[in-house]
Amino acid sequence: MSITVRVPAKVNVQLAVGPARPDGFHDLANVFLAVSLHDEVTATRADALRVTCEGPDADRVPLDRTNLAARAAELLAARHGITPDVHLHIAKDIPVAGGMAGGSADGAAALLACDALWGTGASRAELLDICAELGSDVPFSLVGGAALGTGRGERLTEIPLGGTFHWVFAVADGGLSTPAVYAEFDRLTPDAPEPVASPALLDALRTGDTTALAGALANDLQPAALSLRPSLADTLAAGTGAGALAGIVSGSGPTTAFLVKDAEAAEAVAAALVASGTCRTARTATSPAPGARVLTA
Ligand SMILES: C[C@](O)(CO)[C@H](O)COP(=O)(O)OP(=O)(O)OC[C@H]1O[C@@H](n2ccc(N)nc2=O)[C@H](O)[C@@H]1O
Ligand SMILES: Nc1ncnc2c1ncn2[C@@H]1O[C@H](COP(=O)(O)OP(=O)(O)OP(=O)(O)O)[C@@H](O)[C@H]1O
Repeated sequence: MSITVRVPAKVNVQLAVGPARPDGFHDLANVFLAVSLHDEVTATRADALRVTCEGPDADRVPLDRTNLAARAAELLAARHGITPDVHLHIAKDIPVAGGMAGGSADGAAALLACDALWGTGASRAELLDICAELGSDVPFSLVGGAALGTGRGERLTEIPLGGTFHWVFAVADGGLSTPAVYAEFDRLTPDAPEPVASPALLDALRTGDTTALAGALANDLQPAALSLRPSLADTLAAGTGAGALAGIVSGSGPTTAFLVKDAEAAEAVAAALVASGTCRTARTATSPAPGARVLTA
């Protein structure tokens, strides 16, 4: 028997970052939106824990126990006193190390898939707890939709959404290390204020107002990502120059996200971004998208 779970990528429409905490993490006001780029994780009974991966970026995904999908299986198994003998196959479409929570998505998906395969019957609260242990972005991958993440981003409050938003993602060559981007933020921002969610942005999400959302997009990690990868400024200029309503670095980057008015504009902006030569490829997507969910039972 196999269980397949489909799980979305995310974009951070607001990422407000406070000062570094004693534990090294940063308190956030992190407004997540799930977008329609997906990975699928299939769990099958096996003699031992094994991870395989297919997709354009598969060679950049670790297949050892550091893979978040493998760690999810181990954590769930340990809590329920079983051995994590499972083959986890990742069909990867989310850009790797791109600030779109691809690894986090696979962690959430593997957790749900193993829970169904093993019949562990973990409660939603237990699943969310394990997600938070796996990483700050992982709980949102389970939940999907739109949510405000506080603490280090793991404490979620759902945000109702009033409409569909259209996006273009410019995928850069290579990745950016999340800890390196936070460290650069610390260097650039010695007196960061406490992070607060923007009422204008939350209103734009609730009413589904694309123009208002475009005016409210904000990412405190963007100067740090641009400092480490100055060429991202060219990508942002190419996207807005091609008619995007706004452009922003996605999370810790280096993927850049462009909000556009409709599907037709998305195709035009994606083509212009590719033609500009400022990115490796461009992908169109919509939000919201549902969180991790089982496809086969
Ligand atoms: C940039 C974002 O993707 C925005 O959603 C997240 O904040 C990062 O989430 P993530 O990749 O799940 O991060 P984790 O695996 O929890 O942490 C990786 C590293 O990122 C930094 N980190 C992460 C989250 C946070 N609130 N403060 C941090 O300083 C820390 O250096 C940490 O060691
Ligand atoms: N299942 C996985 N898929 C991709 N990368 C993984 C996975 N598990 C662990 N990793 C490691 O995590 C690193 C970051 O990859 P990931 O795609 O999660 O980055 P990201 O999109 O920047 O994440 P985030 O937005 O949460 O900061 C990779 O370089 C890789 O070494």
